[in-house]
Order: sequence, then structure tokens, then C-alpha cells
Amino acid sequence: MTLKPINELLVEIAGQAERALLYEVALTPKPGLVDRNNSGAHSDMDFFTFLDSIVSLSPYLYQYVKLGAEHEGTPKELFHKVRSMGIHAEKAMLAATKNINTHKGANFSFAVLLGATGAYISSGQRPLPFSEEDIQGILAYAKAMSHGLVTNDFADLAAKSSLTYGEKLYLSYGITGIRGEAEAGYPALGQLIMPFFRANKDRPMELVLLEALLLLMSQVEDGNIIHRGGIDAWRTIKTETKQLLQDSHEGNLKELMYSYDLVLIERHLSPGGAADLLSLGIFFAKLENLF
Ligand SMILES: CC(C)(COP(=O)(O)OP(=O)(O)OC[C@H]1O[C@@H](n2cnc3c(N)ncnc32)[C@H](O[C@H]2O[C@H](COP(=O)(O)OP(=O)(O)OP(=O)(O)O)[C@@H](O)[C@H]2O)[C@@H]1O)[C@@H](O)C(=O)NCCC(=O)NCCS
Ligand SMILES: Nc1ncnc2[nH]cnc12
Repeated sequence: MTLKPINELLVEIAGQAERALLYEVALTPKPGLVDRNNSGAHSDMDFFTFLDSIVSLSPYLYQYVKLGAEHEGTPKELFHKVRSMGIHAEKAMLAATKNINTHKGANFSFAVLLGATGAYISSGQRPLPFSEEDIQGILAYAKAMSHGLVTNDFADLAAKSSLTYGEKLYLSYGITGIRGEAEAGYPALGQLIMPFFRANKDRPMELVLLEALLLLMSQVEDGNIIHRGGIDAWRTIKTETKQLLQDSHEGNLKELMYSYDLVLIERHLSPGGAADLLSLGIFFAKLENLF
């Protein structure tokens, strides 16, 4: 087997991250979320805001994987490098979206996971597609990068004058959000979405992605739902999406999801955390050539 020059591989990997973000926003119907049909429970952004956001993040996706591939220190040192780069990316995103948070969570997680992917391939260059073991290796590296993140980030919250939604949720409920997910090595990906994608790899991709979103909504501690609607609203969504998964089949899935979109719009709830995790899952599914 001939291996591609490393830079071609890095470009290909960054391209899969961009493709994953595009697939996620294009997937329709997504309850409460922005899609090709409507802006869900969001009044300040639409499909085109997401396209602008993805274009602004695109150069950084390549920088994250390159930083990882060139890194020679510890995983935690790589975390600090990609996070610093991520802060610039977040500024570029906010400039492109006129200060609307489209991909804050996704940008953070792609920084960590693309950095981990770069470091993983440079440790013994792997060809694409990756195997299940490769993906596990990348998630294990991301876990090492994020070690201590929750404790460090939330150490001095009492002294801060203004808090982000994630910080408020931690203080109110002990919810660790995307930081906790990263520090645990992304179990929502390694233990939930990737096994689901592997088990369904021969079915129509669009339906599998819609079901994957429901699966995430039925299990993930979604900071976006909780900050808007509180714990009870989040529990209700988990119960309802479990029921939707049980009631749906290929013939009625889209219809049920269109109806549920109206329900979440009415309640002003949006599963932004689940959407971000879906794009990360699509990225790994593409690297594994599952669809
Ligand atoms: C670590 C950072 C992400 C920063 O964290 P921060 O505390 O600023 O942000 P969080 O509030 O914790 O939210 C981060 C985003 O993560 C997504 N998310 C939430 N829960 C989960 C989950 N369980 N799994 C995965 N992802 C999750 C979520 O993103 C989605 O929601 C977006 C919309 O969010 P929001 O702004 O809340 O929008 P609205 O509800 O519309 O708000 P209103 O209009 O009503 O006001 C949506 O687009 C999805 O992307 C969360 O938003 C990272 O940014 C970072 O490291 N920053 C640097 C920090 C730093 O180093 N500072 C220097 C030291 S002080
Ligand atoms: N499609 C989407 N709609 C709203 N928030 C999101 N965050 C990530 N993807 C999203």
C-alpha cells in the first residue's frame, strides 16, 4: 500500500470535517434546529448563517489537524495550542455571523478532535479509511488532551463578573456540558453514535442521520436545551425522542420529525448540543468510510 504525502492526508481530513458541518446543517427536518426547511427555534440565524459560519471556520479546521500532526509534546500541551487557535476561529466565526453563536461548541470539539487526529496519524502514519481501532485511538488521545478541563475551567467561577450559559449550568446543576464530554473522551461518539452508524451503514444515509439525531437527543445532556427550557424540558425531550425512535420506520420518520419540529419551535427549544455531536459523528463516519 502506498501512503499519501502527509499534507494531502491532512487536507483530506480537514475536508471531511467541513463536509460534516455542511451535512449537519443540510440535514432536514431537524426538530428545533436550523435546516433547509426553516430556522427551527432560532430567530437570529438561518441556513445561510451556517454556510457563512462554516466558510469562516474552514481554514482553522486544517490548522487544527496540522497542529496535531506537527506536535511533539504532551497531549495537554496540544490542547492548549488548539484552544488558542480555537479562540481566533471563534472570533472569525462571530465576525462572519454578525455575533451569532452558530458553532461555538462544534468549533471547540473539532479543535480537540482534529488535533487528536493529527497527533494520532503522525504517531505512525495511517492510511484512510480509518478502522474502528483508529477512531478509538483518536478519542483516547482527545481524552488525554482534555484531562482536568472541567476542574480547571470551572475553578474560579465565583470571581467572574459575567458567566457563559455553560458556566451557569455548571453552577446551578453541576452540568459539565461539552467540557465534560471532551474530558470523558467523547462517549457520545465512541459509545453511542459510532456503534449506531456502524450497525446501520448499509441503510440510506439521510434516514440514518435523522435517527442518529433523535438518538443523541434522547441521551445527551444538552446544555442548549437546558439553558433555554430547564431540566424538566430536557427530560421531556429525552422521553419524547425515545418514543419517536420506537414509533418511527423508514416510511414515516420524516413526517414525524416535521411534526416534532413544530412542537419544539412552539416551546422555543433547540438541541444545539446534539447537533454539534452529530457533525462530529459524521466526521468520524466519513473517516471510517461508513457512508
Ligand atoms: C469550551 C467552549 C465551548 C466555551 O464554553 P462556554 O462556557 O462559552 O460555552 P457553553 O455555554 O458551555 O456552550 C458551548 C456550546 O456547546 C454546545 N453544547 C452544549 N451542550 C453540549 C453537549 N452536551 N455536548 C456537545 N455540545 C454541547 C452548545 O452549542 C450549540 O448551541 C449553540 C447555540 O448556543 P447558545 O449560544 O446557547 O445559543 P442560543 O440558545 O440560541 O442562545 P440565545 O440566543 O437564547 O442567547 C448552537 O449553535 C450549538 O453550537 C453550546 O453553545 C469554547 O468556546 C472555549 O474553549 N472557549 C474559550 C474559553 C476560554 O478559554 N476562555 C479563556 C479563559 S477565561
Ligand atoms: N443546525 C443547527 N441549528 C441550530 N443550532 C445548531 N448548532 C449546530 N448546528 C445547529
